[in-house]
Amino acid sequence: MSNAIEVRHLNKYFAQRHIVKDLSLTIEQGKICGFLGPNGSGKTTSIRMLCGLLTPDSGTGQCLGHDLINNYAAIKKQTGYMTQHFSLWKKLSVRANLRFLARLHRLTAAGKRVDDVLEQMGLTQRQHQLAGNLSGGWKQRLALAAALLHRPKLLLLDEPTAGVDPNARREFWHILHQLAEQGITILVSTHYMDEAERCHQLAYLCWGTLLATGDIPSIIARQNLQTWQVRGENIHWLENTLRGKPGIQYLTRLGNVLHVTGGRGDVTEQTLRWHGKHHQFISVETGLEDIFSHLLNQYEQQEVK
Ligand SMILES: Nc1ncnc2c1ncn2[C@@H]1O[C@H](COP(=O)(O)OP(=O)(O)OP(=O)(O)O)[C@@H](O)[C@H]1O
Repeated sequence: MSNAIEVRHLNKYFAQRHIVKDLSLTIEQGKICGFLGPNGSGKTTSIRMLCGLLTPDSGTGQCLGHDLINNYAAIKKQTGYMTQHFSLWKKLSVRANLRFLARLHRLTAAGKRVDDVLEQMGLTQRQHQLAGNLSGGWKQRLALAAALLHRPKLLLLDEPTAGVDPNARREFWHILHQLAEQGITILVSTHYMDEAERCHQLAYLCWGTLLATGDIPSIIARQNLQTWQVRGENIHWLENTLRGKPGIQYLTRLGNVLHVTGGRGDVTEQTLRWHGKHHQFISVETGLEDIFSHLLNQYEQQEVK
């Protein structure tokens, strides 16, 4: 399996600010990589460097076999980029939007190509609807259709499902998996943990620094955290009682269930047994949200030192 993206030590500055710091990232062809991290961490900037819209200040690499610095035009041609605030022509129909873009791309057999992406995105029934009248979920699909018109091998999607309802997001992700199965590589930024869990691989960027990359089980295992799921009466009381106690790092409430996380081998379990005498608890896998909070805390502590 070849790598669609293989970049090393990319750096980007805006004025004096170091926005992307030494970014090294590898993504295999046909895989979906989730790009996560707090707002303003440099995800969009990184995406723009990968598709040749921004030149890195230093670093090397290739996308789709083309050199990132010397051959960015070839990368651009084979990449579909869906921006955070994608624009469509509200007063044109779905089909007319795509026809117009196909013309901009100078695509041959544009009518057939538009038919194909309409079909692929499940938009055929809505092709004559005005784009401005589509719901959020259908607008995202139209934006994805637009990004796919020129048959890209790489898709860079910047928060494509922000503000979209869960059902539409699920359908959108079903399409992403179909595209990956066809060999299209996808880098998608998101703040949703359920979406992160749907990815083959994750990259977690924090204030320009890549803190973790790899598949989910290996990212979780590397952090050496242990989590207990706790049930019982007065869970709210237990949550408040445990806060700040020895071995307690993260407390996450999910309705009437409390997740308690601490370092592996730490005194978390003893603390829990002491305070939660009347509660039931079982060991569960640590959630991604806690893993990312942990990475962020560790990073901020190091920065303070
Ligand atoms: N063209 C620019 N000129 C100057 N500063 C910029 C420019 N583009 C982005 N920045 C700054 O770089 C930092 C990283 O921005 P970026 O949009 O890459 O982060 P992000 O992780 O994608 O954020 P979000 O999750 O909010 O979309 C921010 O502080 C932003 O203000």
